[in-house]
Amino acid sequence: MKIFSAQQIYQADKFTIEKQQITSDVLMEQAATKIFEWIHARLRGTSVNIQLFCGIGNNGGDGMALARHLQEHGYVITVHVVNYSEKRSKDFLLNLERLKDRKIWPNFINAESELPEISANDIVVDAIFGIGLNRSPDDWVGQLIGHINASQAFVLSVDVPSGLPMDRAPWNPKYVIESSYVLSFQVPKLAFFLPDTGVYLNQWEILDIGLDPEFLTREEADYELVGKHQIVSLYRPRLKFSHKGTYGQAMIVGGSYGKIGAVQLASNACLSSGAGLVTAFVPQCGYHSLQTAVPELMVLTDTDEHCITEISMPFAPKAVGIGMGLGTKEPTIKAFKDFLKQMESPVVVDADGLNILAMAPHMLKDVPPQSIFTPHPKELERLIGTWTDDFEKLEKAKAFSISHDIVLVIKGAHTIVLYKGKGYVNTTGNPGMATAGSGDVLTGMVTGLMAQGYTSLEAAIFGVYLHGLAGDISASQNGYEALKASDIVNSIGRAYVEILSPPDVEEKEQE
Ligand SMILES: NC(=O)C1=CN([C@@H]2O[C@H](COP(=O)(O)OP(=O)(O)OC[C@H]3O[C@@H](n4cnc5c(N)ncnc54)[C@H](OP(=O)(O)O)[C@@H]3O)[C@@H](O)[C@H]2O)[C@@H](O)CC1
Ligand SMILES: Nc1ncnc2c1ncn2[C@@H]1O[C@H](COP(=O)(O)OP(=O)(O)O)[C@@H](O)[C@H]1O
Ligand SMILES: [K+]
Repeated sequence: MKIFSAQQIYQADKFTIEKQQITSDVLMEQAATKIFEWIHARLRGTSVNIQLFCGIGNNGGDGMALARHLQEHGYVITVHVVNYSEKRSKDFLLNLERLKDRKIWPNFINAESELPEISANDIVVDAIFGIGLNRSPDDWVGQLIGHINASQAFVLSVDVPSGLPMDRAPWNPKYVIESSYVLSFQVPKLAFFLPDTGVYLNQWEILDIGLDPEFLTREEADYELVGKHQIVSLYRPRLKFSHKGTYGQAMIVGGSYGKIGAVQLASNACLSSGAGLVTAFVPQCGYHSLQTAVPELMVLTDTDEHCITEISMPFAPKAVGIGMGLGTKEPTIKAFKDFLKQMESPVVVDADGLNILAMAPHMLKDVPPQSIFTPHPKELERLIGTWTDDFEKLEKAKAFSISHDIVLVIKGAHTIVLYKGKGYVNTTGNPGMATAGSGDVLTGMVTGLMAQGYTSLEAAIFGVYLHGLAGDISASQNGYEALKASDIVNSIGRAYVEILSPPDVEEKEQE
């Protein structure tokens, strides 16, 4: 599913109005009707107090139109207008009039007003600001937002949590609605998936408000949300007359004294993701444990007991994953440098491989084109420098990925794969995966997919999704806290099965 910028959403709006020859209030009415139907399907007339907080722009207009529908269906409502500007939008005014025609007189709130009482049992509809927010809310509006957040009421946000900017971190983190549920129009918003801004919403759902399909199909988006639908189309089925050679030789290079487990996790994940043959290359201290723990694995060792000093490959692997547990000792750095020089096909670089590149950026020129980097936030910072907010981080990361021709996997709650200026936002995974070694598992999986012939970009997008899904399957069985990286490996098989199972109703709708 495409993720559009606010600018593109305004364009979609304009295009729809012109092509379908409708007035803008028709779109607002469609949006409000969809929200009303969503609420009505759940409440079915329950007598709960619904407090609507509406701004004076089109987000507020949506709220006013929704209030009318709720009132017509007998709901108990209180409508507040948060009067933060004299510049009221045309469709807000139209819906204010329609409300007044029905004898509903909103309560106008301004800087001098007392804050209305909100009970924890109320439902708050948050329609103060939408995607038009372009500066910090005034202090009194921020305080009203804080008051709503403190109420413990269920907060349903219209389109976006009010106060959440679409292209930067909030000016004041306290001046943003903490939303229980966001009903967002037509397309997901990038801010929902980034750590600085995604924290303001608990759940979200997209409502189709009838923006024109021609525009939605034609318009290119900088970011895409990756769901099962996209993943199934990347999947490469195994062939009946195939053999292990068909699925490639993969190599996992890493480990140092005390950190051989990282290689074990990556190698196991590489095997479970479907590589034909997997060889690990480790210092001698890793030999016995790997041979014992993973019988399917072949093991080559360095001449050194404790760290890697020279990476010799007696065959040309189809894919190499390197860096987990590697360490950054001088001889290892030299070995890594020589390895990069000798490689011509893309490699997957993780952990200390990335740390070495951050320490010695001149080595970046030796990284084969279309290689994959899988940094966690700290490793990313070492590579690209600090950032002021997530949006700047993404811009810097994009520039880095383009200038070095790298598929950059920015790991996190919603991992984002960047390549050639485009971002792919993952939708699987859970906080149980915030545990030692889960990144090593990802590197092994991505390497295993490359060995099977997936391109770098496909391997990254598919691998990240599959890894998160395997984590979700593990968590569904044992919860978050007990989840260990090796559980993720053990769930890879079920994750494949899940990807290939027919979509359920919800998944079909999202296609
Ligand atoms: N296609 C769609 O998806 C559809 C979208 N629709 C809805 O429209 C919403 C967008 O509406 P919107 O453009 O009127 O902006 P909104 O967020 O209501 O803000 C209002 C105005 O406030 C101002 N302002 C900004 N920051 C401020 C601040 N801190 N303090 C004070 N004022 C501030 C700024 O005006 P300015 O003063 O800068 O001229 C801004 O224009 C969208 O989220 C969705 O709910 C549907 O109706 C139909 C189809
Ligand atoms: N809160 C979370 N939600 C979803 N996925 C997560 C979360 N925290 C971590 N992960 C995933 O777990 C992995 C952690 O990687 P990393 O930090 O490199 O672990 P390690 O270095 O211990 O192997 C990444 O793939 C990341 O996306
Ligand atoms: K809102």
